[in-house]
Amino acid sequence: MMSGTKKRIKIVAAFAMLMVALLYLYKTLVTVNEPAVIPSRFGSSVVRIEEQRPWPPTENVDQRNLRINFEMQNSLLQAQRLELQTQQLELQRTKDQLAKLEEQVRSLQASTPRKYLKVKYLNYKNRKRILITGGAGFVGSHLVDDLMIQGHEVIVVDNFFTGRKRNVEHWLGHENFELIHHDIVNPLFIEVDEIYHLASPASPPHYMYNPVKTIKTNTMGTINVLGLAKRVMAKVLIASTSEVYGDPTVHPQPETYWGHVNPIGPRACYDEGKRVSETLSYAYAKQEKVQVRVARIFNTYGPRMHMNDGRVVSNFILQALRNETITVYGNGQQTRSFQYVSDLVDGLISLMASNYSQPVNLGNPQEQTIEEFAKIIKRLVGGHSKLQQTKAMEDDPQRRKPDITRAKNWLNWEPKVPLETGLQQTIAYFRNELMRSDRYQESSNKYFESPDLQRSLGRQLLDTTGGA
Ligand SMILES: O=C(O)[C@H]1O[C@H](OP(=O)(O)OP(=O)(O)OC[C@H]2O[C@@H](n3ccc(=O)[nH]c3=O)[C@H](O)[C@@H]2O)[C@H](O)[C@@H](O)[C@@H]1O
Repeated sequence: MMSGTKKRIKIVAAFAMLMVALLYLYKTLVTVNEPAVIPSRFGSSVVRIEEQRPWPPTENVDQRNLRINFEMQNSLLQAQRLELQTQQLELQRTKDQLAKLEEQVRSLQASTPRKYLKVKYLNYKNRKRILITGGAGFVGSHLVDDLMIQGHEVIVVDNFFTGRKRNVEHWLGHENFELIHHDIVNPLFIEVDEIYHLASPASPPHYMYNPVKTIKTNTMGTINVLGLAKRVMAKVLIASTSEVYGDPTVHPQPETYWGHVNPIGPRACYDEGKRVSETLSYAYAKQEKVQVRVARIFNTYGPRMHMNDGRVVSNFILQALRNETITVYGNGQQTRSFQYVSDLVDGLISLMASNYSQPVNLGNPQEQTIEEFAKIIKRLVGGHSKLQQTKAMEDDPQRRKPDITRAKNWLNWEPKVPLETGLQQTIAYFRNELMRSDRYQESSNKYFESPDLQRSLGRQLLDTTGGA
């Protein structure tokens, strides 16, 4: 009986163990075949993979090195980002400090009385309001100085095509001085007693650069000036030129000579522009009773000529100072007569004050060939520049010398400054300009080479490209 019961128990136990084994086997099979579910970084969707990956993943040496390298690069990048942010903050701080300093400098400048050249006191009756178009240019700025020193109120109008603020900055803020940025091709409404109309490029490369603008300035600009003179009954002096004689067939040139101009040549924009300017002046004088003065200005030189003026005086002096080849256009046998700028300014003021309304030559009758002139400059500057003949200029006037009998008779004027004295002054000016531009170049080079700037430029590059 007992052995029968034991036997039944054994059978039940064996059956139970079999069931457990079968259950385990089933579970294992289900787990292996079922796809794994892992969260996706794209929100709620899931990615199913068909095979179970071993974990932790096994990597070979290359993969390991790659991973380590990647981790190192990544931490380097993080460090650089941090440094960049720090530097950006620093830059902002420096910019803020700079803005504060600039503000302080401005308020200091405003509170410090500026030093001006001494000006004469003129009473209300004798003081004139004088407009100078092109007053920030080479000749204009010297005229400004003289009229200011005489005690007049001076208004400069300039479009700064060839004029420079620098030429008149020493008068900025003076109670008798005003600077207006305006192109005289457009009308101007202003109350004045006298007008010197000097606005126009005068150097051949400058006026040939934009011939249409040169014609407009000398025609529309002159009409605007004469119209203004008519409205306010101002006396007006027109700056004409020796170029109205073209390539002259009469020598020296008196004002009665009608000239020899090529009306369609490269210089025509200036030559014909100035001839129309003269014609307009006498038309307004006849028809509208405007008081006009016409100065025919011959080659003029002196300090404040532009470094890129392109005319012979500045070209030769700069070439000699830099020990470069002195470029003589053509065979160098063409002639010119050079007057120093202070003589011209005296002549302009005398002409304006005179009762003489016909054109007057203002120039120095001392004539030389361009080759001789090059040798004079080389001797005065020193150095070891060589003279070289290059291509001749088209329509270049071959002989030029003013007949100044009219100026002597009617204005009691003649030039006083000898050529070498004037050239010494001009050479000293250009020597100084060269040093100034070298200093400027040096400091800007230093600035651009500085590691700070490089870093900040690099940063800006990163900022604009959205890099890093
Ligand atoms: O200086 C001035 O006041 C005059 O200058 C220019 O007339 P231009 O005489 O041709 O002036 P430059 O360009 O200085 O030329 C003078 C001579 O030197 C020559 N030259 C110029 C530059 C140069 O590098 N080398 C050279 O041999 C020219 O061919 C020309 O024969 C203007 O056209 C005039 O209106 C102005 O009154």
